[in-house]
Amino acid sequence: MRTAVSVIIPAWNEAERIGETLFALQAQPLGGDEKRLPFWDELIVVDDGSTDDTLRIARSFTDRLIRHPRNEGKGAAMESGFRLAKGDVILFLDADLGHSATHACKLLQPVLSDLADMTIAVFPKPVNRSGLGLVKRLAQIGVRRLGGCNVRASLSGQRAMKREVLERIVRFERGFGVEVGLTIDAARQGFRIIEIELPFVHRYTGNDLAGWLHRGKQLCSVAGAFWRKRRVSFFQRR
Ligand SMILES: O=c1ccn([C@@H]2O[C@H](COP(=O)(O)OP(=O)(O)O)[C@@H](O)[C@H]2O)c(=O)[nH]1
Ligand SMILES: O=C(O)[C@@H](COP(=O)(O)O)O[C@H]1O[C@H](CO)[C@@H](O)[C@H](O)[C@H]1O
Repeated sequence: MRTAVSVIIPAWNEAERIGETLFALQAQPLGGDEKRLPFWDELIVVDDGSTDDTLRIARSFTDRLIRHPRNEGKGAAMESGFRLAKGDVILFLDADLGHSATHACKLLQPVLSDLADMTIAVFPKPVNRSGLGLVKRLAQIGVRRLGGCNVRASLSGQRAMKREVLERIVRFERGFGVEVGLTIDAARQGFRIIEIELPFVHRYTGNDLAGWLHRGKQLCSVAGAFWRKRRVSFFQRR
């Protein structure tokens, strides 16, 4: 019997790119599939309180839609998607991958063939980096210390995992700390995590006010996730 795959895409004001991302996912069948069926069994979009056309655009690609009346944060959107998902394997993707979403199916193979419990996509090095890479570095150090594993792309939202991993995690972080939280929980429970380099492209964070606000929000969220993981490990030791 084929393992069912649910794709979950959290999306907040992504009208500019979500159409291209969803189109790429539909046009991407598993290799050799004569009926040209997509590689996933359900495609869930969680509109996290967008004020643009995200929901309307998503509706033309899937009827598995969740709408948060207000913006609740990336992790909250991922959790809502997971509560609805029926798949045995869950693939999370950001909404801004555009055409590069065609590479997403490559995250599935190691999980489907039980070589890993979770796969994480490593993006190519950005050509025009405008920040300092601070959040990324902090995330890597924190995950190493609290989860005991060396993950280069612990912030990456492109990841596939067995349903069991998500059922056993301690809690979903609400915001951008969600991925480091997931990685730490999975590593602490002995799940096998592997990283795969894939030529994904996303909207890079700029050197403007919006870009720095984004980095600030990410930093607070990631630091908060580490703080809560630290507390949990303290109580678990007692
Ligand atoms: O409050 C939020 C913030 C972000 N996102 C979604 O989470 C994904 C990653 O967000 P973003 O691209 O801003 O983060 P980055 O890739 O820079 O870490 C995207 O699909 C966003 O639309 C969300 O659902 N709710
Ligand atoms: O891809 C990368 O090497 C870094 C670039 O970080 P900077 O924008 O140079 O701080 O991106 C990470 O940090 C960004 C900002 O905090 C996030 O938006 C990316 O998701 C994350 O990968």
